[in-house]
Amino acid sequence: MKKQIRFILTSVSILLSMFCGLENSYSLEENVKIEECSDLNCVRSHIDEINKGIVLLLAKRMQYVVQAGEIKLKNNIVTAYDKKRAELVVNNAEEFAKEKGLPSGFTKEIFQVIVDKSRDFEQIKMDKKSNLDKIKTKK
Ligand SMILES: O=C(O)C(=O)C[C@]1(C(=O)O)C=C[C@@H](O)C=C1
Repeated sequence: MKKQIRFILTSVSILLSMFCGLENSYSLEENVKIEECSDLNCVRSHIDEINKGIVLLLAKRMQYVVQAGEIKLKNNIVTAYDKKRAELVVNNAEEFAKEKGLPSGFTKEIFQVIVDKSRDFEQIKMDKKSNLDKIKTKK
């Protein structure tokens, strides 16, 4: 009987470790190919270039966010925040990042900030635009 229990416990722990290991089954190296560097300067210059790319993409993204706000105003929506969409954006990014081998939670946290700050900027732009439009219609 004791042997049976030990067997069951061992099997369960093996299955659990296999299951938990699934999350790390995508390795970064397999997914995203990079150039090998032999010194720190080389690595840092690649990181600097990537940082510029990230900023450029964020600037592009923000322009679309502002457009979203303009479209909302045209449809008489005055609030930038869309809970359902904001959650979907964050969860999609996290899922994709996991497939690419990034550590769990890393992307979720970053995208939560991106989506929150984007919403705030969008709201400011929307408020300004609707106030301007009000002034224009009064004239
Ligand atoms: O999709 C929208 O409606 C947007 O305004 C864009 C965005 C985003 O940053 O992705 C920003 C604010 C909303 O809460 C949801 C999503």
